[in-house]
Amino acid sequence: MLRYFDKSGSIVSSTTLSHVVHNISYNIHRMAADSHRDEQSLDDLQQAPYEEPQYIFVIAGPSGCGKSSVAKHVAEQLNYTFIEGDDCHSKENKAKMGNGTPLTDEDRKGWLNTLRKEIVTTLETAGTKGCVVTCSALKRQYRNEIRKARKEASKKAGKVILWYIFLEGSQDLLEERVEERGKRENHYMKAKMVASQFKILEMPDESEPDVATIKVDQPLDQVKKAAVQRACAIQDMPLDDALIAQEMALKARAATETS
Ligand SMILES: Nc1ncnc2c1ncn2[C@@H]1O[C@H](COP(=O)(O)OP(=O)(O)O)[C@@H](O)[C@H]1O
Ligand SMILES: O=C(O)[C@H](O)[C@@H](O)[C@H](O)[C@H](O)COP(=O)(O)O
Repeated sequence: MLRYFDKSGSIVSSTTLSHVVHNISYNIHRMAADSHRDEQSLDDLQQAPYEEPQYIFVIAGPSGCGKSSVAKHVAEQLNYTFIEGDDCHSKENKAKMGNGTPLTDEDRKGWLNTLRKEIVTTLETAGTKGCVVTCSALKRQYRNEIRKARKEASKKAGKVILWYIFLEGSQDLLEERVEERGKRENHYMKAKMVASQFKILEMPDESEPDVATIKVDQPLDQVKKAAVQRACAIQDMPLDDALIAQEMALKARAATETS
């Protein structure tokens, strides 16, 4: 991956070396084909220029783990579109959570559907290189719902890679952070709701190889930095490896769904 930084150290642009090499060789090939137009068929042009993939980074974890703070930072650093998952909740869902009632699977169905569509629409919008999304994604089945965005968006947008960055912290720590946040801003999610999220939380394991985990019992700046590093490392992975991880997650999904 080639990156260009401004004076403050922020990434201003990035591209993969293989992308550059591919397009140089494509252009050389095309010039050669142009000069021998009579002898060469259009088939000689082989493939169209290699498109860089688009990325979906889903920053996940229970309330208070730092999803919004971290996702905004990663989106800024990569110059990707930021999507706040909470904005996709219905008024009813927000009122329910605000009243201290945990959501059910059924309540979350519509939310995940709206969020997935928002991701797909964003990627299909010209000029967007990728998006960074917040979503608690507490259960494997919820993560699977969002994983479907990759294939849906690929139909129009080209190659799409989806990766979870899961922020991991203890219940006590997150309750404390939600409590503190509640003193500073008016947020519908109250600290006592964190316990209900931990009750249903299914931490991703090695059967979901498209998940990177970061511990949040460290200062926010360090978590942000680690998340940007993870996102950059994922983008630096050979495309085949990234896609294999995706396919493994999808296959594991198929296995659990049929069992
Ligand atoms: N690593 C951290 N260290 C200290 N405070 C944090 C950390 N991560 C998040 N916070 C604080 O905790 C609160 C919850 O963070 P937020 O980004 O809103 O989390 P989420 O979107 O997951 O609910 C905010 O007030 C934020 O400033
Ligand atoms: O699945 C759920 O229980 C909710 O959707 C949950 O994810 C909620 O929306 C956020 O946790 C609240 O917002 P914060 O995460 O920003 O606190």
